[in-house]
Amino acid sequence: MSTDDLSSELGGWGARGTAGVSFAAALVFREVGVRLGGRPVLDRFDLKLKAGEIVCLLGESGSGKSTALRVAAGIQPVDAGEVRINDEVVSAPGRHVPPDRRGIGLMFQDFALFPHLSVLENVMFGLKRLGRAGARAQAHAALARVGLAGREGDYPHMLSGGQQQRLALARSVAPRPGLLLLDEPFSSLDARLRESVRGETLAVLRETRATSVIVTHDPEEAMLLGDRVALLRAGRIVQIDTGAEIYRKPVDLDAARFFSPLSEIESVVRAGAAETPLGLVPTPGRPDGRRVTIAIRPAGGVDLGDGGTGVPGRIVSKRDAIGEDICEVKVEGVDRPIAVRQRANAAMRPGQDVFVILNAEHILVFDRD
Ligand SMILES: Nc1ncnc2c1ncn2[C@@H]1O[C@H](COP(=O)(O)OP(=O)(O)OP(=O)(O)O)[C@@H](O)[C@H]1O
Repeated sequence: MSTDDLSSELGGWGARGTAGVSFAAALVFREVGVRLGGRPVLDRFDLKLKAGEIVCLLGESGSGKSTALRVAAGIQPVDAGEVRINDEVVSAPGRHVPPDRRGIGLMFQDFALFPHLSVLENVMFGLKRLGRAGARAQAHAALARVGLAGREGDYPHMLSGGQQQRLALARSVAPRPGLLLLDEPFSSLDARLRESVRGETLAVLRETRATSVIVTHDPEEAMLLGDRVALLRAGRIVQIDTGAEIYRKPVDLDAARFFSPLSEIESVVRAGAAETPLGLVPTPGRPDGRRVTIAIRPAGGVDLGDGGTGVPGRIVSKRDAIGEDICEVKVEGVDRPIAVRQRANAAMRPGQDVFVILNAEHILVFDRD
């Protein structure tokens, strides 16, 4: 029997380069509390994942992302609350289902591959229940899916960083877990590789349809990968929504700052608008006298023109990003230069006078009181 025949008999793993389907699990954290070193690390942490959903946990270093993942994995016990996978309570004070009884796949940033096992054996390790022939067939198919066919006999140190990441992915999805937990899975890859491996990983996650939790501190990564993004701060979720919605309507100034640097201008509401040196910003629903911070993102918050509309400014610095310029523009009445990211334009030079045009719909307004 060929590998493909065997794998389709086992349920279709990779028969035509497809990843095979898991029975996706629902995951619920309810009021979970974890204390470490005498400090609360998760504090009444609530999160519900629907079966098949991909949620990214995003937050500053130390916000509790990895701890939440370790709790779901069964590596970290909880002091309060409960965690359920499907309808089973797997973590609660006094109750702790061990990791190997949770139906989960794990992938950590260092990949945790077994150095003394071959590529094939690394994947077969988690497939013992299938028996040797079944495990071998399923591992071959999983490796083919991630582009590692032909490398089965090599050892992890013989693979590049991107290949090691793909091996780790194959190993974690091959047993078809209902729940996949990934902790900074791309952090050891360089920027160029990260982009392509990220895309491939997302394709595999979508195909397997496993419910997935991905920890990252990179907002762009979270927006690209997550059906929803949960923003953590001090052991709690402060906002959860689609990445696009969190970017568009961050819950507060700190949440906004997390996604990009901001140029910030303080102002006061008068007759439904806040006056700034760049023009009026509408503030519907806010009463007169309310003190606000107007936050301008480098991308889209303002445009630079050469006359007609806008207020005068002067470019004080310019850096070339790939295909884009990052300019700093000094405007009379604004303390610090405004950062502007826009399509590369060789005509824009430091020292040049420009007109700065506010895009009111891309400006964020936050209460200051
Ligand atoms: N074993 C431990 N003992 C004491 N404190 C700990 C322990 N493990 C983690 N912490 C603390 O718990 C907090 C949250 O850690 P966690 O690793 O969950 O954060 P994180 O958001 O994943 O951060 P990072 O992005 O840096 O990995 C940190 O302040 C950390 O110092």
